[in-house]
Amino acid sequence: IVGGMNAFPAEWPWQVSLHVKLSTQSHMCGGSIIRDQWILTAAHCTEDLLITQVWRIYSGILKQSEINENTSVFKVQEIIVHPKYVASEQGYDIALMKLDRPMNFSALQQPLCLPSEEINTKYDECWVTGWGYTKETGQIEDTLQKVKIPLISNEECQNQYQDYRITEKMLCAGYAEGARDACKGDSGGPLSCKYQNKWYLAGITSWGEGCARPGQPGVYTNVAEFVGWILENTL
Ligand SMILES: COC(=O)Nc1ccc2c(c1)CCCCCCC[C@H](NC(=O)/C=C/c1cc(Cl)ccc1-n1cnnn1)c1nc-2c(Cl)[nH]1
Repeated sequence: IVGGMNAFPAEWPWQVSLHVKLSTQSHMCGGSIIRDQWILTAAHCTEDLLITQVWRIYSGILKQSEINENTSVFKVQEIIVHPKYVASEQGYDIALMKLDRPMNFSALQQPLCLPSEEINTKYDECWVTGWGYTKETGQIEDTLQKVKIPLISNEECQNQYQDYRITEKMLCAGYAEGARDACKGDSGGPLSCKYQNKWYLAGITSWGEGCARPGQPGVYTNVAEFVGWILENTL
């Protein structure tokens, strides 16, 4: 997250850190708790890593340094990648991970709401969160970062990304002057938007041209367009 600040404990209880354990273990991507046994993340996070056994999912943490052999960890039973996913810039950047066991919800770990179709235009505010870099050449942050970012219209976003096709299944967010954005290591995590005092998973952090550059907003998977797919696949 570029231009953000430290989050507080239990402020974003649906945010999880997806780790991969090969010879060493490290943070790969963010994710969001949507049900007691289901995490939503980006399809590009699971590319070349569809073997469920390598994944370790950490919930209820604020700091990466809280992770040790005693930290509660979930393993992955199943990974479902959207069948139309090819690459982030072409959309459908969405995947489900089924946990090896149901999660007990608490103040520190609980789901956020899936959006309904028409809610996208009514949000009061949106925040992107993650342990990603705070600048293009950076490193994974210890403390979860948060930054408030306004949604922008797909028309305006398309004007800023003339080499790409910004579809209705994407959502864009950013400031004209840049300076605040998601960055490397944040992908798969939530773009959380508040409406009438409830938080909704409006977007999944997907891609952008650099981090926090002027006129280069962040592009997110438009979760409202995939609620049907999510429900069909999490029965
Ligand atoms: C110590 O552990 C680590 O350092 N881990 C570790 C550290 C870093 C990374 C990994 C692991 C995952 C790499 C593969 C999967 C994921 C590959 C793509 C992924 N993209 C993003 O997270 C955000 C993209 C992004 C999204 C928006 Cl909305 C706007 C601008 C964006 N950016 C444009 N340029 N940079 N960001 C990424 N993630 C990383 C990189 Cl490197 N790139």
